[in-house]
Amino acid sequence: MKVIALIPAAGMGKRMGAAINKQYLLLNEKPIVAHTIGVFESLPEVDDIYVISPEAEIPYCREQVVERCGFRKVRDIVAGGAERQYSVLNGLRAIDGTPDDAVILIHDGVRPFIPVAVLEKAIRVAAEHDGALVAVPAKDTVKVAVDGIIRETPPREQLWLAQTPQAFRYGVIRAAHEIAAAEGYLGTDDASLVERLGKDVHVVMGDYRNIKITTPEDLVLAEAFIKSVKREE
Ligand SMILES: Nc1ccn([C@@H]2O[C@H](COP(=O)(O)OP(=O)(O)OP(=O)(O)O)[C@@H](O)[C@H]2O)c(=O)n1
Ligand SMILES: C[C@](O)(CO)[C@H](O)COP(=O)(O)O
Repeated sequence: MKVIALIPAAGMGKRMGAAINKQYLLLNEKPIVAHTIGVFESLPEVDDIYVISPEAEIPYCREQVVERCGFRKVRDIVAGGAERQYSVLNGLRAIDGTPDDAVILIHDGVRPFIPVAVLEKAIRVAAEHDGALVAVPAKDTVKVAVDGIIRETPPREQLWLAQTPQAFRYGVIRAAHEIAAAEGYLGTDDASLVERLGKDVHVVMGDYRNIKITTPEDLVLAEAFIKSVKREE
């Protein structure tokens, strides 16, 4: 069974507000996205990796990330779109011809702390079902507010915070993305596109350290996680 990783890293990092795109900020002297790609590169189950980058940054990504780190499984760097969903769709179209039963792992380029064991589990679950969503249980009580007034308090035991990877068979996720694009539906993750087709996406227990580096506070956490890994080594 073929396993392909798509790494969307074509965002502009507006909430980070850094001088360069956050995926290229250095963590322990290496770009964040290089840490992320490295986890997939190290996993024997993963055959091919496709990185999705802003078009103008493809040469930088190739030279400063892929070649510099010597990644051997990165088959191409694909130009992203204006939204994450369009970037992923570009990635899926770039691997047109992939067998429908191949497992596709879609993982944010700015989630460098994904544990290998979680990846392995996601691959297994996606191979058996319509899809696998890595997520962690909500620790806080979550409220739904409309115009500043609380309208709902969903039962916490049913609430999961979606992370990545989100993993699917190629035929399922390509169809889900093409249908969403044709219908003008925009979701904030890939699983929601599969869910809206009535398919069952199974939850895989994630890890609270698998943060999406989004705002400056996340960099502080990321530095702390890197230090704690070094201490354990
Ligand atoms: N058009 C986009 C937007 C996002 N992403 C990627 O999707 C992941 C999750 O997105 P997010 O953290 O929201 O990144 P940004 O869009 O860069 O952040 P912001 O919304 O603050 O601009 C990141 O690896 C990001 O590079 C992408 O490939 N294409
Ligand atoms: C896909 C995702 O990582 C799930 O949490 C997330 O939705 C992507 O981030 P964004 O802020 O919606 O771009």
